[in-house]
Amino acid sequence: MDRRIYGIETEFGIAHSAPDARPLTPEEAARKLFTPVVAWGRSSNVFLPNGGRLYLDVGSHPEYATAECATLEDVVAQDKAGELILEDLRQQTQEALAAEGVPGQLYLFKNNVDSQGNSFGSHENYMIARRTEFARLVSILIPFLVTRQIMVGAGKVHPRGPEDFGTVPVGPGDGAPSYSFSQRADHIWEGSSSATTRSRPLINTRDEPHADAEHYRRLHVIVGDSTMSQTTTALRIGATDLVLRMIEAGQILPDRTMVDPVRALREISHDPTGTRPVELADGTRRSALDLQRGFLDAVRSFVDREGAHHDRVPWVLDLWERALDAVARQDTSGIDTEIDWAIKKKLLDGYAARHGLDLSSPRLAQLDLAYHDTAPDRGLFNLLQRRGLAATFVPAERVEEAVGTPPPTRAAIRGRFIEAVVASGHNYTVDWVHLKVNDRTQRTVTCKDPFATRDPEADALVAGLRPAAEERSAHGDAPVI
Ligand SMILES: Nc1ncnc2c1ncn2[C@@H]1O[C@H](COP(=O)(O)OP(=O)(O)OP(=O)(O)O)[C@@H](O)[C@H]1O
Ligand SMILES: [Mg+2]
Repeated sequence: MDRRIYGIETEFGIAHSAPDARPLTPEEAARKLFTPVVAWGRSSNVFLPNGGRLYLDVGSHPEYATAECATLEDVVAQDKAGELILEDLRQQTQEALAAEGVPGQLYLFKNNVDSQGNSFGSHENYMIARRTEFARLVSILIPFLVTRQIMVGAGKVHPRGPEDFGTVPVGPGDGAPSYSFSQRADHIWEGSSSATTRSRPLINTRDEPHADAEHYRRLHVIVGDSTMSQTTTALRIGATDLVLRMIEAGQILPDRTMVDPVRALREISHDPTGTRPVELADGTRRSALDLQRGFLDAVRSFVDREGAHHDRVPWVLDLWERALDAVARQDTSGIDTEIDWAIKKKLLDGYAARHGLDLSSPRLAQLDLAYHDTAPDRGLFNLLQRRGLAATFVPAERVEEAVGTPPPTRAAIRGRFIEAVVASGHNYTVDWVHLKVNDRTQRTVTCKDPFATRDPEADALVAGLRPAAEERSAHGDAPVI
């Protein structure tokens, strides 16, 4: 498919610290964080005027799902806008706590592991064609997903070497401190399945297309790390899209099925050289670098033959190649403003050298965490970006705009509806496909085409809500989030 819908769902970590008092539990902090959301949308599970979704399930990980995006620029902008939206809530909550006399600091982290070793995700969604044989697509994609972490991992410090989480050990660790490519790799337990929690797979196969099911399917990739860097996010989505495009076109590719993809995922994450061979089903052994170079070469020839389907394709191919070269040469200087694991590594190495520390130091683990802090004045990634030490993919204004403006897809229809219905004060029900006002008429509009930016029925629904919205705003009753 030349045009595709992408969306990223991000779960955030939350923590409250109060050295001289009982800190809020993560559950208490998360509930408090959602107070303004509930006041605005009468629920802790809302769709936003930018078309995205913000919700708090049971537990304590606020989740933001971007609206449907059709370009890399939009998905990066909408993803970063999610950080701004949550950070704004954090600041409001911090002020509310102070006003109530509750001491302490509230933190939000866009990372994938908490201090107890629980993992939370950053899920990617790609619209794919129903006619593509799903089993073939998954079998080609899994070796790509297992190895792409050497370019798009977020990096993680392990003060006592690789930890063991459950059934698939990383290998005989000697306890020496280490740095892995990925945060999430140690927490994946299956290749593909329909479960997301207990037996966490790389790909979730639950079939919920959020579109015309006859023509489309939604591929739900749950193996990825949350990426802070805009350029890393763009490469993560851009390279995966190119591989999908090639698979969908029916390109014949060598079979790279791995004997044990989950074990390979962990071993590759913990091998900074990228050269450790993993066992393939055909009896050969290949390294992550080798496999990634194979995918990159295949994509390049495919693009040479078929043409680029958007104007950032050369950018994606260039950064992909530079990331692989950096691992091969063990020299990150060519990517250390663009790729999260390398940006973070440079920060950690610099700090360790200045203070005579190594990766076993708790201060370095602290820096690792602080890299993912959403606060503009505390978050180390945010500080690096402000100092020009982390590249951007879209201008800051575009991210700010994305906080309240949907991308030009079905999200635009939803965004207009949300604005109008919230302003009108009516009860309503929304999901990715449906818009409904719970009034006497019980009108439901179904939007099955995620590329459509207008829908006459939705327009009529919105027009019908205007009088009530205008009346309420004249009385100053319109809620704000
Ligand atoms: N047709 C589509 N194709 C691909 N992605 C889509 C499509 N429609 C919506 N999306 C994206 O899918 C994501 C859905 O997020 P949501 O959190 O609701 O997912 P979910 O399926 O409930 O997953 P989970 O329950 O695991 O959180 C959003 O990012 C959205 O933009
Ligand atoms: Mg979700």
